[in-house]
This record gives sequence, structure tokens and C-alpha cells, in this order.
Amino acid sequence: MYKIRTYNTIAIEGLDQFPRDRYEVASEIAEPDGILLRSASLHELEFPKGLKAIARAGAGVNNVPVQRCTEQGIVVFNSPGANANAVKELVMAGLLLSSRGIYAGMNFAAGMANISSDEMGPMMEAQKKQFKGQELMGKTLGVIGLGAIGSNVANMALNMGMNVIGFDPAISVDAAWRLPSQVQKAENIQQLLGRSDYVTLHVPAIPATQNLLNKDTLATLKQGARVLNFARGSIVNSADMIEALDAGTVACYVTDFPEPGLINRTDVLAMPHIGASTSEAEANCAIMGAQQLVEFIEHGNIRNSVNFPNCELERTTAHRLCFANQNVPKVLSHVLNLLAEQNLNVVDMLNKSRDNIAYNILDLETAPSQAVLDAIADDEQVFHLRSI
Ligand SMILES: NC(=O)c1ccc[n+]([C@@H]2O[C@H](COP(=O)([O-])OP(=O)(O)OC[C@H]3O[C@@H](n4cnc5c(N)ncnc54)[C@H](O)[C@@H]3O)[C@@H](O)[C@H]2O)c1
Ligand SMILES: O=C(O)[C@H](O)COP(=O)(O)O
Repeated sequence: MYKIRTYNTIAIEGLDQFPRDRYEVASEIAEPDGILLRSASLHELEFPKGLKAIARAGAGVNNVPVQRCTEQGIVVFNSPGANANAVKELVMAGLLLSSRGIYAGMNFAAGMANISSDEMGPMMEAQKKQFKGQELMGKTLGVIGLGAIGSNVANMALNMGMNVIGFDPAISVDAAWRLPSQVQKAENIQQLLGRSDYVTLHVPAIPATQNLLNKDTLATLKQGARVLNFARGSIVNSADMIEALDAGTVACYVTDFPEPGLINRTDVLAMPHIGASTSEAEANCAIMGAQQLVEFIEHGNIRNSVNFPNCELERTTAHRLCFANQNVPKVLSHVLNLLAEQNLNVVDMLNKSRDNIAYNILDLETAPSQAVLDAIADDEQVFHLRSI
């Protein structure tokens, strides 16, 4: 039986991807082959010896010590794009909530429960001027990060009649193809901030994006801009944001990652990390994460990894050898020689590399002996060896 340890509440549609005759799936498993999780932090976890892979049912992997996983030969997956629509829809809500007196107006209306119907109408009409807002049409939205979510948001904003300016120095070719031609390209973040009435963040939490919005960058914002952060807390310096709110540089900060100083301000709309909290997104992410684990555990195929090369080979024999090695010359030929010495015929094979890691799938006509496996494992450039 393969063992999968879950963290957080994983959608049932995802758990159903593990055939129960071959998988034991639970939140309390001591020696798992795989981990399936959402936002639980694994930074303090000492990985059990047999752990082969971790699937993050979601986009951000800042809760997983990816570098340590790579060093230990553990493949880390995420589920790119699987919750992008959910976040896009909440960004749409954030744009509207930051523009109109919806929240304050609803609170005002809620306080009228004990007022007579004769008085209520005139009172509402007299007070509604407090809740006047502005329209989105014709305003400019700056999108920082144009990946799965950012490109969806850009499309949505164009459809709502907004102008869109984007900044993404590392945009992938696929993401660039997805982007509508009307999205203007900012040369740098300052240019985007200076031209935007609204700014929305869709970058990963990595060292390069830590405090991306800080005292200096916030100073280049258009006066009275609205800022939306559905990415991660570390991307915005909260103390600097509070100063920008106090100074009126930022008229409203909508954040899915509030900190104590941001709570209970009328110019902050704080949410408890609910960007991906829809039934649809939770199911999409869990299904993708679980399927990637099953493919990897049973067939060694790697799809949507954040630390290993993607490598998928349709299985042609019952004997598959998978191994990862440092991406240096002669390792593959050494392994092939070891197999040849034992008269083991390779029916099909695939070799892919990513940075300093190479990953190999070899379908063999007959099963490799333990002695061959030991000899391959003895190659000091080889790590993560499996015969499946
Ligand atoms: N609030 C939520 O519940 C929620 C849900 C999903 C994702 N997220 C967050 O949103 C992030 C983005 O998600 P995604 O699915 O769009 O990921 P993605 O990988 O598809 O897109 C991220 C984009 O950011 C770009 N980027 C990286 N560094 C940049 C920089 N310094 N400046 C500008 N662009 C930069 C990348 O090139 C990429 O195009 C995730 O990493 C996660 O932290 C939050
Ligand atoms: O990075 C993500 O996908 C989101 O932050 C979603 O996190 P969650 O799975 O905890 O809702």
C-alpha cells in the first residue's frame, strides 16, 4: 500500500483520485510516500525517509522548503492555474468593494433594524451621500505578475472597460500568448505605479518580491490609488502601507493577508486568505495535486513540478527505472553500461534536465536485480532511485 499524508482539509474530489485498494490516505500517517497539502507550513518538518513527493494543492509553494526537498530528492508539485478563476473573481469583488460604499453602506443599513418604515426611507436618502463611490470604467488597473491569475485579471478588467498596464519581467511564453494585446507593458514597477488608479499583485512570495511595495515604491503611486493584495503578505511592507494610507497616497488597501495594524481601519478591507476558497477551486487543486502524486508514485512521471524537470513517458513495460542525478556528463552512460553488463534491454527512455538536476525514466524488458540497483545507487551523482 502507498501512503499519503494530508495536511489541511483537502477536497473530497481530490482524495477520491487515490484508488483505495492501493492507497492509504490520512492526516496521521508516520511514513508517507507522498504529502498532499494546502497552506500548512512544512518548514519545521523533518521529512520521513521514504517521502518521495509533496503536492501543494494550490499555486504558492512558500510554505514548502523547496530547496531542502531538492537536496533530499523529494519532488515538489503545485497546481498551476487550478484556482486562478477563484482569485480573479475575488479581485473583481475587491475592485468594486474598494470603489463603492458597499461595505460601509451595508453596515449603515444593518444599523436601521429598529427604525420604523416611515423613517427608514427618508433617513437612507439623507445619508446615502456618505457612500458615494467611483466607477471602474475608464480607470487604469496595474497588474504586477501576469501568470495564471494576473492574465485572467487583466482580461476581466478589460471586459469591464478598464485600461490595463502590466509588469512581469519573467513572463513565460505561454502566459505572454494568453495576454490580450490591449494590455500595455510597463518597463518597470515605478512606471506601472505612477500610471495606475488600481494596482493588483499576482507574484509569488520569493526573495525578489519581498517588500515589493515599500516606502520607496509606494511613494511613486498615483495619489489616491487603490491597492489589492491577493498574492502574499510578505510582498507588501505593512508598516509602509499604513503610512501610505495615513498620507492618503493609498485610498484603500484590499488584502487577503492582513496584519494586526491593518485591522479595523475604514480604508482597509481585510480578508482571511479566502482567494482560492471556492468549492470549484478547492476541487480543481486537489484533483490536480492527487493525480500528479499518483502518476509520480506509480510511474515516475513528473508533471507540474517546481523543483524537478517535467518528464513524462508512456509506460511500455512492467519494469521501470527512475533516477535523478546531478546534471553532469557521463552519469547516464554509466547507468546504461551497468544495465548492459547485466544484459538488461532498455525498451524506451527519457532524460530531462532542469538547472543542475537531471531526471531519467527507463523502461526495461526485464526486472533489474538488487545488485544493479545498488551499483546505480553507488554512483555519487545519483540520488532518488526507484524501480517501479
Ligand atoms: N489569495 C489566494 O488564496 C491565492 C490563490 C492563488 C495564488 N495566490 C498567490 O498568487 C501567486 C501567483 O499565482 P499564479 O497562479 O498567478 O502564479 P503564476 O506562477 O502563474 O504567475 C506568477 C507570475 O509572477 C511573475 N513574477 C515573478 N516575479 C515577479 C516580479 N518580481 N515582478 C513581476 N512579476 C513577477 C512570474 O513571471 C509569473 O508570470 C501565487 O504564487 C500565490 O502566492 C494566492
Ligand atoms: O497559493 C495558493 O494557491 C493560495 O494561497 C491558496 O491557498 P489555500 O489552498 O490555503 O486556500
